[in-house]
Amino acid sequence: MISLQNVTKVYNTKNNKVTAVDDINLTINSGEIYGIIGYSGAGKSTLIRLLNGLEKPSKGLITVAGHEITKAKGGSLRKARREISMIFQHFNLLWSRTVRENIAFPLEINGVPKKDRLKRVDELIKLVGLEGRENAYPSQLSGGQKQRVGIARALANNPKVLLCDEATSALDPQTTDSILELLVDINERLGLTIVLITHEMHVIRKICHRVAVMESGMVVEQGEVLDVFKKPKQPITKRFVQQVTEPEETRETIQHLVDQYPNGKVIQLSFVGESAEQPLITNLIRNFNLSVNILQGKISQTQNGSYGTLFIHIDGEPTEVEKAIEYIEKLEVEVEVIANA
Ligand SMILES: Nc1ncnc2c1ncn2[C@@H]1O[C@H](COP(=O)(O)OP(=O)(O)OP(=O)(O)O)[C@@H](O)[C@H]1O
Repeated sequence: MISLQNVTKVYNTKNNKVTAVDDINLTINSGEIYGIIGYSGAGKSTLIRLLNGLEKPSKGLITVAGHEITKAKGGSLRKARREISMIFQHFNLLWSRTVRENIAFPLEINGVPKKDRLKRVDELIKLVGLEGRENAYPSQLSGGQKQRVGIARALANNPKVLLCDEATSALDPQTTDSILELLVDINERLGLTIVLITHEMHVIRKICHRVAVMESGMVVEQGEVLDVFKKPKQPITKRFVQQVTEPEETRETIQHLVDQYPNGKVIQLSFVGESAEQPLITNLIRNFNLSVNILQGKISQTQNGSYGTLFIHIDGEPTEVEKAIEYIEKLEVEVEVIANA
């Protein structure tokens, strides 16, 4: 559905050149929810502007929904843009128009007759769950409702691709979840390809099938979300994964526990999919002459399956401890010794 080949974007500023996007190669499949994560300045916004043709790359080729965006101009660019829609962090609604009029706006621009417009707006209001708020103005809506209007408006002309630019960053956690659920629902019901950029790993965990990690304009790592959670390779990816699996207080708690246990080892186990369903702790206690203490655990769901982390303290003869670790490794469970307590 989307392909980028050796795409580079250089901005020429007064004093120097800034390479915002640096030789990116990506393929995004039809019907996929694809996440692009990076810290501020990584080049995410530039990349998304390249995808909808708002910017031209300095080098490389971009194809979206069969349109070669890089070469499209005038009428053909407008046609391509109709198939690529976008939602924004700050919603970008028209404040003097009601919900209904905001959603109708792209249909008006597209020359859709009034009768068809009204019918389509009704469908969209139902799809995003805004029944009863049709005649409200944006200033009378909550953040979540405003983003629902943004989504309905973006879907009005039946796009093939929806680009989401930090679409939940201005929302509280609960509202974020409801908007993410709506995006998954739309992806499943309409088969829409969704590309989202974010700096929050829980957004990736919750709804994306695949993810690309951006740093200094480059994609430094990409893959299935569950694989990236299981085995993050780059230091930046490890930091993003920790946002979800190990909140700050977990590290503090673990350090406290390490200090508390004078003997044995504190280890972190990471489980993925089926490996999360084995009676690992029972087997450890049965098969080895060890004492096992569960310190902290968490299971998260991703679009491709479950992912869990468990911190345990094991104590016993050093050879028995080593044998136990070898046993766990054979079960395809990632083991990291946090500290020799
Ligand atoms: N129009 C521009 N002219 C010059 N430099 C730019 C322009 N737009 C972006 N940049 C630079 O390109 C780099 C990438 O910026 P970009 O906005 O794409 O990153 P980002 O990951 O989206 O960050 P943020 O989330 O803060 O927007 C930054 O160094 C930025 O200063």
